[in-house]
Amino acid sequence: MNDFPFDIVGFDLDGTLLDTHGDLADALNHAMAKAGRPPVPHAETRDLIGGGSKKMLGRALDLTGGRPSDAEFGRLHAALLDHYSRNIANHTKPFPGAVAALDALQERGVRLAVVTNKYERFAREVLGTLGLAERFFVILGGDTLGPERSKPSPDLLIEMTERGGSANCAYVGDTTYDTQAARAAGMPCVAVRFGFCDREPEQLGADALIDHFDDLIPALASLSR
Ligand SMILES: O=C(O)COP(=O)(O)O
Ligand SMILES: [Mg+2]
Repeated sequence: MNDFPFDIVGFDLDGTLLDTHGDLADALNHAMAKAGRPPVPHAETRDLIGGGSKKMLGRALDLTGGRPSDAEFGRLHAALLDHYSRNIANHTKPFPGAVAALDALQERGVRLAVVTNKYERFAREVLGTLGLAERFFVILGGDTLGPERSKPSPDLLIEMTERGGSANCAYVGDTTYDTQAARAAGMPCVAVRFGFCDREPEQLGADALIDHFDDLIPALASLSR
């Protein structure tokens, strides 16, 4: 008998399942060059990611002289997206143990979902390139329901439960966008310490914290709804 406590486990993408910061940094710096701004070192990009690509670009511009006009911002954002779409998995790879953890959950009969603030088409493309897309019964992005319904709104997580036909779900993320969305959806949330955490991991408001994906199954098993 399967006594695992959840039917569905949803995953955030950037900073949780996938270390995407190198390719996001290259796309960001393509836009920064167009703006005449200095590049952001790859490692520092980790602190700028969260809430979608517009927020990442805005933070980088704020740090290097401030925001341009809305029209110029739109042009820079389009350049960032164009570069990213052509270079989506040059550096990106799953975090250590992530694929084995997905295997272990699927062996327990758990269905998997991706709920990200990344545009849905980019989430599908990067997961497809890495050979992971087929594992997920649903992939929801920051534009799937419209930007105002992206995380920290609970709406994408509620959509996941509706499409999966079960409210017995947990979520795994790396930022307050994730933990706040899960809390608002009434869903237990595990946070990873190795992601692009927007504050100290202990301050994220997660129900459990993990240092490595090897710890995910026991962390989820310890959470009861
Ligand atoms: O693209 C972002 O800014 C965040 O994406 P995530 O929701 O997968 O972390
Ligand atoms: Mg994330």
